[in-house]
Amino acid sequence: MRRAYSVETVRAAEAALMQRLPEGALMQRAAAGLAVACGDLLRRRGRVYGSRVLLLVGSGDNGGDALYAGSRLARRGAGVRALLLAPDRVHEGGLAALLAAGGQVADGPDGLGALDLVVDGITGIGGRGGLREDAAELVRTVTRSRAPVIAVDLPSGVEADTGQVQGEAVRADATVTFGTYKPGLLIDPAAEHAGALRLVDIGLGPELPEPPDLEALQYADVAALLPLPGAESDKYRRGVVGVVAGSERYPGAAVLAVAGALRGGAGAVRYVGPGADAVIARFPEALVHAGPPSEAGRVQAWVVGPGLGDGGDARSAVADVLAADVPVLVDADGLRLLDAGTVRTRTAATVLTPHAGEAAALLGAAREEVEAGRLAAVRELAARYRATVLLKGSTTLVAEARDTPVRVNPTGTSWLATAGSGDVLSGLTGSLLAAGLPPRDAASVGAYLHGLAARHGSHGAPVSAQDVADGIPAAWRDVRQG
Ligand SMILES: NC(=O)C1=CN([C@@H]2O[C@H](COP(=O)(O)OP(=O)(O)OC[C@H]3O[C@@H](n4cnc5c(N)ncnc54)[C@H](OP(=O)(O)O)[C@@H]3O)[C@@H](O)[C@H]2O)[C@@H](O)CC1
Ligand SMILES: [K+]
Repeated sequence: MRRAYSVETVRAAEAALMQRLPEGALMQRAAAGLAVACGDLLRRRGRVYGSRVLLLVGSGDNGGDALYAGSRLARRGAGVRALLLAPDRVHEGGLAALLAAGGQVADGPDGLGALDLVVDGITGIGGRGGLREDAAELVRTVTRSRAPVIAVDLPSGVEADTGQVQGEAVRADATVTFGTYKPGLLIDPAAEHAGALRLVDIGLGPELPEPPDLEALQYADVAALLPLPGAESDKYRRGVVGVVAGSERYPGAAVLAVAGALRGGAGAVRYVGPGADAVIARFPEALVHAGPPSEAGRVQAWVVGPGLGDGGDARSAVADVLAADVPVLVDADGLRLLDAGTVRTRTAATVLTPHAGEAAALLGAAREEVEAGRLAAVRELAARYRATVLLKGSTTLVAEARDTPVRVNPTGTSWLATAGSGDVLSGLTGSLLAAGLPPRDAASVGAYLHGLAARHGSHGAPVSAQDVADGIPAAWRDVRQG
């Protein structure tokens, strides 16, 4: 599990740890780890000795880390220059160490095209708001040069706590972060700026409280959560998932949601709606029903919404499903048709799976606002609807109304932005719910498998939603094999 903590918590943990250590010890640990990462990158491109490195040095400790790491590289024969954003407020010890090791102060960002590495030490967890103009201009110049960049702790310009990016921010090939991940390293849009992540252990672990603010499941975590049939499992014990999806106009949504549901671990899939012929033609193993969901027979979880349209039948089907005393996942058209008061007062779990536009409508906010502040939006939705909310995006987020860590999905791929892929996700996640996973686990495991399935279906080429559904079994095998 990757865990991330807010700046406030990191600062408190660092303060507690620093009390027990000699002054400057933490920065030396950070700089040592940073120098190793820089050395690795330089060796991959050639060698450390004789390489050309530029440090971008802000006036805080983030700049201090860069300077000490630069001094280590200079001692190994790299040509290291430091560009000081505020020469009168530079970290003095760091600058002295760099100069003593043979490094130099740079006059300006010239010769960027010939650099082997830029180390971004402008701001770390002390950065506030968008980068100031002088720093922003420097970042633009560096980005244009295409020089490889390693960010210190965070790419400068991103919000550590929220993943928001206001204006210019460094685009790093890799980010070397200290003590723990920060939310902004895992959540878009900031996460896109961070490149490959490397966590340096500075001894902070024992000082960090439980639970973290954010967590990202890894293979082993997902493997431990997958519902596996036991020896006595029959199809009913493995759970039946009911799917209410599709319409005369969108029969394909029914097929795709059922395709996802059949691969999610439930023992049987019961389809309810006008797409029964299309579903049966494709999946003869599905059970189908044409009347209202409440008369379709017992299920352990419902999925409602994909391709329903917004006719009167669709509205009453959503209301009918929400009246059931089993977990319900509401997606797509269902999100427009649900009654908020009914959702809030349900006793069984509700999972809502909006994309940014649907989330904005549910919140009465602008889509841009949701996209820029995804973490706040998913928490607010979960609290307001007293539901588990899966906010889709390149980094999908899952939040609960309870104060548990928000989960961020690490397997997303931009190939998933394809018509119908959300239908597959809702069927898959509903199936995991029916198989008995708690809503937060069902949503985060669903998103994880769905992302992996898209990679399996894609192999670097565009995928269709059907390819994603077909990739789910390979994703399961992947996870189980670690
Ligand atoms: N604490 C520890 O134990 C350890 C901490 N470590 C390291 O310290 C880092 C935190 O250091 P920090 O607290 O000094 O803040 P930092 O990120 O350097 O930024 C502050 C500077 O940036 C400036 N600035 C602010 N906003 C700005 C903007 N928008 N645009 C431009 N400039 C802006 C601000 O200027 P001011 O507002 O003062 O004028 C101030 O000078 C942390 O990320 C990690 O790398 C490691 O060594 C491990 C041990
Ligand atoms: K930085």
